[in-house]
Amino acid sequence: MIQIRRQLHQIPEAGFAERKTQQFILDFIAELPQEHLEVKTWRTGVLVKIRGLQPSRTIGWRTDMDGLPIEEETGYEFRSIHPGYMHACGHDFHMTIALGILVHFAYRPAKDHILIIFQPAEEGPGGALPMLHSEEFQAWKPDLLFGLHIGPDEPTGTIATRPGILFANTSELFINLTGVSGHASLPHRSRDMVIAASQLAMQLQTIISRNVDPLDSAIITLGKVTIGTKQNIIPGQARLEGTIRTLSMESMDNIKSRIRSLVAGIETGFECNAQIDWGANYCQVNNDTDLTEEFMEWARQDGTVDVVSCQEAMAGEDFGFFLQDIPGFMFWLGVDSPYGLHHPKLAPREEAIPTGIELMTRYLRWKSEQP
Ligand SMILES: CC(=O)N[C@@H](CCC[C@H](N)C(=O)O)C(=O)O
Repeated sequence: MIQIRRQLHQIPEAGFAERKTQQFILDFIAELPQEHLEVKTWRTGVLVKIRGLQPSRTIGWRTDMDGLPIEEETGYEFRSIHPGYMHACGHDFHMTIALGILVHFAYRPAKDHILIIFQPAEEGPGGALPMLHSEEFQAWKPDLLFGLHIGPDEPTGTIATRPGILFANTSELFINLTGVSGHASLPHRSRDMVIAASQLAMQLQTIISRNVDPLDSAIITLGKVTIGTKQNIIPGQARLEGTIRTLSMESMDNIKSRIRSLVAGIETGFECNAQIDWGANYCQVNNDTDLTEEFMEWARQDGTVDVVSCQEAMAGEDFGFFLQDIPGFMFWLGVDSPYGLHHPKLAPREEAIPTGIELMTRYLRWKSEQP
């Protein structure tokens, strides 16, 4: 399975462009015993049903598939062969673990149906919600659904999760500012978007420090600001790109309202036009309380991993859309990387792969035997 992970690591692709990845998964499935398998594709995703022996329900396991626009700096022999793209959020690990679970149940089916879901576009624009609503998914909709995310901060041999909210609400944020460009020596005839965008970037942070209850976590991060072409041209265009994270929807609405007000102020103050686009919005990952508590207790009894009760994280995950409709949970799988998620040197430890596969095949089999 480690070789499989390395092969997947080499071919990271953007959301809804995971064509090589999809083909890799389909080729892998074609090599397995087909007796109990049914396979469907949905856009660049794949759904695999392993028919149960005496099924009374379907238990789902979900992995994401896409990579990130990051130039890899790991120095691995098996580094990405797609320039400017990297599996920097562990989706190569997630897919490998899903394939490992699939191999296990293809040879030895569970009592219930097991559905393995390969979902595209988690990093954006979001594959979970349209997949959930698709005919293909609805026809095989699982009764329970589980998933994991690699946890760089956790040691290997550890899992971490919590009942209730695990991951935040997210909204992307795109702001276009349009002023008037001009000669560097004639600022009074221009409307300089360097100054407007800089002011706005600073003002946005005051929303967090002055409009959000300090006990209610929220984040505004600008990950990309694009302005200008040359050092002696006043630029008339700027684009700010970022993300908003909150633990409550009320905070998200409040922050968006404050962003609208501040952007309107920038328009007046700097005599420019502004357009806001909220991009993709993900709902929080809300773990089912009973199932999560039961799983944590089961894993403690299983005794093969350390089980940590963790805090909420301000990461986003469109898995949250599935959990709005289907009871289940997500957990962190410790991979002990010195570099975090979305870092060009992310280096998860591969011994976490068999840990994840073995733990979850045992759990899914146990769960399928419960009334
Ligand atoms: C686990 C993880 O890193 N997820 C991403 C999800 C992206 C959400 C969306 N595209 C946004 O940026 O708001 C994350 O950045 O947390």
